[in-house]
Amino acid sequence: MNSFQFTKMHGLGNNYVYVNMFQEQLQEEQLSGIAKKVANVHTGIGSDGLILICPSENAPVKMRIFNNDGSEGKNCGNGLRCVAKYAYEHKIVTDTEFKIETLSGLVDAKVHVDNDTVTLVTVDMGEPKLLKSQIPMEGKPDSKTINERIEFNGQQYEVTTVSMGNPHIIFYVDDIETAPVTTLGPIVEKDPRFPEGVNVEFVQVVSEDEIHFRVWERGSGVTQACGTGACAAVVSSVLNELTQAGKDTTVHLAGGDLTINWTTDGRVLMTGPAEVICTGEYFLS
Ligand SMILES: N[C@H](CCC[C@H](N)C(=O)O)C(=O)O
Repeated sequence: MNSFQFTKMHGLGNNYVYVNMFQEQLQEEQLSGIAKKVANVHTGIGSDGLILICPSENAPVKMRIFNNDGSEGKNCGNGLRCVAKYAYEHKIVTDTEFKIETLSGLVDAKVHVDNDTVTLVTVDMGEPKLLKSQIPMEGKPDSKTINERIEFNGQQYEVTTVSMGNPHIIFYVDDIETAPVTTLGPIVEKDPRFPEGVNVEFVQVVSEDEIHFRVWERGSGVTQACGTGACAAVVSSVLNELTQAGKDTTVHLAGGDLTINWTTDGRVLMTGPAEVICTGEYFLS
């Protein structure tokens, strides 16, 4: 019976099973099925998905993320903070600042260390992509979707779409507690106008540097937090002149707060925690 070692980690409750591929060998064709199996709370470990910490030719480390439905995502903000923590604490890297490769390109990570333990991580998530062709979504390829009126499930909504290497659509609500996360979320996630699906975010603006946030994730459903989604929500809020560029913005997610800054030179900085929950051995049935 074959098995592999894992570390379960979370960023604000957005939890994944992490596998160190410098030490483990999982077959490519197994990965989607393993993601579904380990994510299962009844017969697996229970998580929002699987994240692989892999060797890379372009950076000290590469992250691959699989959602709990087995689909592979192209970026993961909470995952990047946990990968950065793991890489530093397991001496895959020795500097406190290093690059991480994702399927959407390279990002710069900076770990904040206290007594050899990483407590906070800042990731430069790069520049958001705003063209419909970059989301991707249906419509004029070189146009943007900012406060655009679109119909979902027979109702009109003003929405904004942003890619952080993965697709996001943002809805603004007056009360985050009553946002239609579990009703509208799954409908929008699979809307055919988004050929690769979409992560669905609901935002209540508190002030020019504070928002509330909830998410229905593509391929995972409701999660406690979504780092790329929080970045997309801040970009959207600046584009809609609801918050300010160049300012640290507090994003209140179900699992806690992230600090996001869409800097005046166009890059999105995300700072937040990363924590280890447990380690163990998973037996592949
Ligand atoms: N939870 C992740 C996002 C996962 C995105 C994934 N659901 C997809 O794009 O398919 C985060 O912290 O950014």
